[in-house]
Amino acid sequence: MPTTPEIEPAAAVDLFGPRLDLARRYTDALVAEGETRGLIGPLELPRIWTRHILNSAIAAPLFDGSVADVGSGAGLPGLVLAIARPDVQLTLIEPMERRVTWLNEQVESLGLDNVRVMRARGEDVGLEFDAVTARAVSALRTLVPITAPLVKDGGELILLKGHNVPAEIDAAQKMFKKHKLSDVRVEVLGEGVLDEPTRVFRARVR
Ligand SMILES: C[S@@+](CC[C@H](N)C(=O)[O-])C[C@H]1O[C@@H](n2cnc3c(N)ncnc32)[C@H](O)[C@@H]1O
Repeated sequence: MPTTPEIEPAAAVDLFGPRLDLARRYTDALVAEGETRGLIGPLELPRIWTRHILNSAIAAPLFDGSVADVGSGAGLPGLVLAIARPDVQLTLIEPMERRVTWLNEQVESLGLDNVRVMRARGEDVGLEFDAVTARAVSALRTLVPITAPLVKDGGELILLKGHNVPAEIDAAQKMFKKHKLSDVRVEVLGEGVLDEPTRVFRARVR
């Protein structure tokens, strides 16, 4: 089973720096156990590195301070961000017990001291962060009411989205108003570098 390709895109080296080895170890663990533990579908296994790890890591430079990853699942993007950015404090929020167990195991085995894992639904957390992220959890209309209340006044939503983000934005306008989102924009990261660029929905919350 291919895991991390022998030839790294330069982006990976830039994004992980001296922690590239930790990113490889996390990827190898996901490939070894991700399917049997119900963390990742079998079709995703051959492209975990290119379509999941690097797609998450490319967003790492956008974050600062305290960050919550809502619906972290196998650790995407939260664990990848914690590896790439040891200066950022990550809180991984995930309601499913077996996924929380996996996340705690990875935090311990990779020796990540900038991560805490909470077993909870985003809407029940009641804490505030400088930025909140999520990936593949739900469409913006549903996701904004879960994530925006976790953002400090003046902080940011930085949500990793797919091709459909323009339609999601159209459908979520009422929620943007209700949750006081401003400066709404989409940034496309990694074009020409990644197999599939990462679309990032960003908004200020105040
Ligand atoms: C499709 S998975 C995506 C996991 C990961 N973010 C990724 O990109 O692979 C969605 C995850 O969101 C979690 N989830 C669903 N509703 C949630 C909520 N209200 N609050 C926090 N997590 C939630 C699920 O348990 C699941 O692990």
